[in-house]
Amino acid sequence: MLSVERLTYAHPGQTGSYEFSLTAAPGEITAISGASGSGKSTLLDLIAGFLKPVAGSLTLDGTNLLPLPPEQRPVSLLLQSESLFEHLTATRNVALGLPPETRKPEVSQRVASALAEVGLHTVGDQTASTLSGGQKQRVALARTLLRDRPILLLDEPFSALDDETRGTIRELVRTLTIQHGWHTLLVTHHADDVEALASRRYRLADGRLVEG
Ligand SMILES: Nc1ncnc2c1ncn2[C@@H]1O[C@H](COP(=O)(O)OP(=O)(O)OP(=O)(O)O)[C@@H](O)[C@H]1O
Repeated sequence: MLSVERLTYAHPGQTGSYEFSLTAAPGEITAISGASGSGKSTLLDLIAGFLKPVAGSLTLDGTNLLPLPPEQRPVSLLLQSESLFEHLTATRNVALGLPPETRKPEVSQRVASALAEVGLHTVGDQTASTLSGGQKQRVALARTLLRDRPILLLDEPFSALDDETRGTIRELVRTLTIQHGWHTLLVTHHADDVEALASRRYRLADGRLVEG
């Protein structure tokens, strides 16, 4: 279980402060909605370790995550604009999810299997710049698979996609979350994303999360 308890933060120069509390279960998608500027990205940044809270706790199955720097947190992040290197092939982009010391045969085998799992076994040699928006999100998900971190943070990951692609990528996120037992937090403005995916819902307003 991912547990955020009274995690408190104030941006420098801002008057109000945030106090976040939520729980997220493995194999489930927890949706977080709220008006623009309500603090959704701030919450994800605290969980990912990019911001330091002044009080509160953040634990995964009882382990305190707060002392860990971002690169050691059990967290993957997927954003709206896919964070791919456009000039590299899909295969190379996915391989970046593996530690640099991984041996070559293992890299090839694991990347091929991750690309197959997201339904992209045919585009491994194409550069990212030649892929569609949906294919790029699949490549980013394949990289996430290789990292296989138990917390997946999604910040408006479907926004740039057309309706049909959106549906298939949504399904893929749901399937991967269940299969890998990820604690997936989905930040979205779209009620239909929440409806389609969320097991648990929170709304962020006035610096607090309210369930339901
Ligand atoms: N580094 C910063 N320094 C000062 N204020 C910041 C900083 N980052 C964000 N803020 C402010 O904190 C508030 C919350 O920002 P945040 O990006 O978390 O909101 P959001 O809900 O993710 O918004 P959106 O839906 O538009 O992405 C905003 O008023 C923003 O201007």
